[in-house]
Amino acid sequence: MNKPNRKQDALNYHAKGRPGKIQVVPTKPTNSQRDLTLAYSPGVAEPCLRIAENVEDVYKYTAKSNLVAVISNGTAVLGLGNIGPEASKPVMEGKGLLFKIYADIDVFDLEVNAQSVDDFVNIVKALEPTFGGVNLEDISAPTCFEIERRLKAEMNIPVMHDDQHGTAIISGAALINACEIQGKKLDEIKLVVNGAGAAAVSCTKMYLSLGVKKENLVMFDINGLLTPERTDLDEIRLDFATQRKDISNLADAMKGADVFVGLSAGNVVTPDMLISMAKNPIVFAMANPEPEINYDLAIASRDDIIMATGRSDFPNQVNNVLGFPYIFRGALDVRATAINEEMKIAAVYAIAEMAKKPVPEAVNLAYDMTNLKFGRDYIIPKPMDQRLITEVSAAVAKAAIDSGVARKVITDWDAYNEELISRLGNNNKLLRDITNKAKQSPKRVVFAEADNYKILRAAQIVKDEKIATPILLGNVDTIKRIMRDNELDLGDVQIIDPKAETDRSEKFAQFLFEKRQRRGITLFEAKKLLTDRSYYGACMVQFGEADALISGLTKNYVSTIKPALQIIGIEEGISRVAGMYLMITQKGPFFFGDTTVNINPTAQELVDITVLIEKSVAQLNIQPRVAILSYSNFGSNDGELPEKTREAVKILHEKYPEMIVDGEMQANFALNPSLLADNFPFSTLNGKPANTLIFPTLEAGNIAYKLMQEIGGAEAVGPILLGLKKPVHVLQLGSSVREIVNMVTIAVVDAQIKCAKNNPKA
Ligand SMILES: NC(=O)C1=CN([C@@H]2O[C@H](COP(=O)(O)OP(=O)(O)OC[C@H]3O[C@@H](n4cnc5c(N)ncnc54)[C@H](OP(=O)(O)O)[C@@H]3O)[C@@H](O)[C@H]2O)C=CC1
Ligand SMILES: CC(=O)C(=O)O
Ligand SMILES: [Mg+2]
Repeated sequence: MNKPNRKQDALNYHAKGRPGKIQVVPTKPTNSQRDLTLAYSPGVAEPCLRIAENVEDVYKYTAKSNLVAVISNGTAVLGLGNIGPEASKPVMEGKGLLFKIYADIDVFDLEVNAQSVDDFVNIVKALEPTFGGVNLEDISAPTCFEIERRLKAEMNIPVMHDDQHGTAIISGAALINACEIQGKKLDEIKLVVNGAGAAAVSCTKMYLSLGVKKENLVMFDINGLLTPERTDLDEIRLDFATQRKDISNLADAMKGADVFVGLSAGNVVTPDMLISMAKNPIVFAMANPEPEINYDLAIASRDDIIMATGRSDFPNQVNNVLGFPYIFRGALDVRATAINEEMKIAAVYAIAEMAKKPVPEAVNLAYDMTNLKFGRDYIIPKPMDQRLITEVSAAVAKAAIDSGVARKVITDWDAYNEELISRLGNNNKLLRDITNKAKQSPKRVVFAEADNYKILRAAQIVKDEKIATPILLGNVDTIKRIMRDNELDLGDVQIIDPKAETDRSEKFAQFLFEKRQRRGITLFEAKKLLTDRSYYGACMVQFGEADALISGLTKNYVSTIKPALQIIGIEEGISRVAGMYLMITQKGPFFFGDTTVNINPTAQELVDITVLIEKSVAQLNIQPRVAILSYSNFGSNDGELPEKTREAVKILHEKYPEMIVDGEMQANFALNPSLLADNFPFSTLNGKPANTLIFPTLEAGNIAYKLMQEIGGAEAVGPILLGLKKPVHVLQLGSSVREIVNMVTIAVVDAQIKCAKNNPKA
């Protein structure tokens, strides 16, 4: 926040439009008079009476179970000091916002005029009926310790002072990982803690419980080193007083120290102090908004440092935002009576472990990074990593159950996982199921365009995630250079340059020649074609040297699909190939076809396409409900397009009576069962919406899926090429890394299905 325009931006952000950052939104329909009689008098009396009979029913009929109070008296707001309750409100609204966006927890922020322990405790205690939990925030030490102690003892809902425990959990996880990277042992590190307030005391207690030795640490407050001789210290701080006599100030303490933890005020540490630290030092300068030492200054002071701050604009943000949303989520979901040590420790290890797992591409994109991975600049997960909710909340909930403070028990952890994910509004369950299926039997996938960064990045992800074993085609030096430049590590991955290959190319060329010699291809031309990586990759799949081919990122569709058709060919009993998109939408998955290959199919061709797509949807364990789309409903319009779709439906009904299919119909009738039932009660599609939409032309299908992507916010997975004997999948020109990974996953599952079909006993 040191740049003037940033300061103005921050003020504008808060003042613009509706002032502040939070509003209250109704969760029930309020559209009619009936809705309002249910929501308020007289209807509301019913839940009131139920709760009066059984107070636990408050969790059933009100928002209590998902409502947290963020409460402050404004006495230690960030590192800005005692600036009062009103001035603390932007921070508390900010915490509310973070609770909501990261863990779907609703918050009332309460800024109270209460300085004494008694006043504060009395106010908060009186709020117990309203809230499912209490997050104490930015209350200065030492009052905060007594306030928290009393509230925990006197209340029956979880209470946590976030500056103490949230910070302790995150920085504990960061310390474990930083020590691992720097080759230091927790029970040997020499630690300097600057600050002796709420956060510093609690963090230090956490480090001790993680293995740090008390005799190896020193602590400072604003008046200097904590020593037993000081008469101004309370018992809590005296507990951290050092016996060391060789230190008179912070600069002395930093000499030879392994770790510095700052939870004090901005700019109190100098580069010289960092230079005097031991080899491979760890510096957590966590004061907000200004850290104890500026990030760039610290990094410039020495090469072997691990540096973290509490800020979001530098690597390694050690900030309690990684903890409080998920800790409360887990606690609320099991209706815990407290947040105990077991739950905190579970959160520490969940966060520390998560940092070692491969980072999802969405996180790289969110931070404009290409390859975040565990190391000096990535010691803990990034706040926008959506895996935090499943990893941390589930660990906390489990620890609450195991330690006996849960009033509700979770038994189906998979279902809980799904619930957590859908809280963030992106429940791609089908895609996750497909990914899990791919992981059960990973296949060898050859990437035709491996001299491309996005392809290599996707190859890295599918290898790390154990979805597939990549085989890379392209110039070996170029591929290795791109991997090196982007710190990709694909281990002993097979890299093949078709232009340099001899034996295998010879075999492939001979095969191509034999297959196509009566279609005008000479052996010389076949050899030349084999230097094209789409031909080469298709031959690898044909000869069983790979299980699937991924191609097309940089080429047009036709020139990518042609080699596959020539070399691998179409499945027995099928007259054509077709393309399908899996559309992941807010309303669940839908399948669109043909969006890729057949430009203006005839009625019979539409039937062929429908049969192919219907079968593929069924292979994903989804009951296909197919609508043949048009601009007409069951004969309401004449014209070439409605007539051909009508004819297709007639053939489908005759030849495939078991298939759930109907049409021709407009898209809204296909997707809205009551509209369909009201107007066309005879439709065989009645009851549920269609999930498989067959378009009359390629143009219609292509336009529809792109509109869904751009306006409807749907994720499009595809084009999934259907009807080839062996799996070849063609990327859209310019696909993102995520889209490539999705296609590889689909290709692996396709290979599994085709492999099982070809070797039924395998
Ligand atoms: N990154 C994160 O997630 C978090 C960061 N913080 C940051 O940590 C800092 C402290 O917060 P919190 O513990 O809640 O506040 P407190 O007011 O409870 O504690 C502040 C402590 O810092 C000491 N202090 C102030 N200035 C100096 C200085 N120049 N040298 C040494 N010690 C100093 C104070 O000393 P004395 O006791 O003598 O007054 C006090 O012990 C804030 O900057 C806050 O933003 C806090 C929570 C989370
Ligand atoms: C992050 C936080 O809670 C603080 O700086 O106070
Ligand atoms: Mg705080």
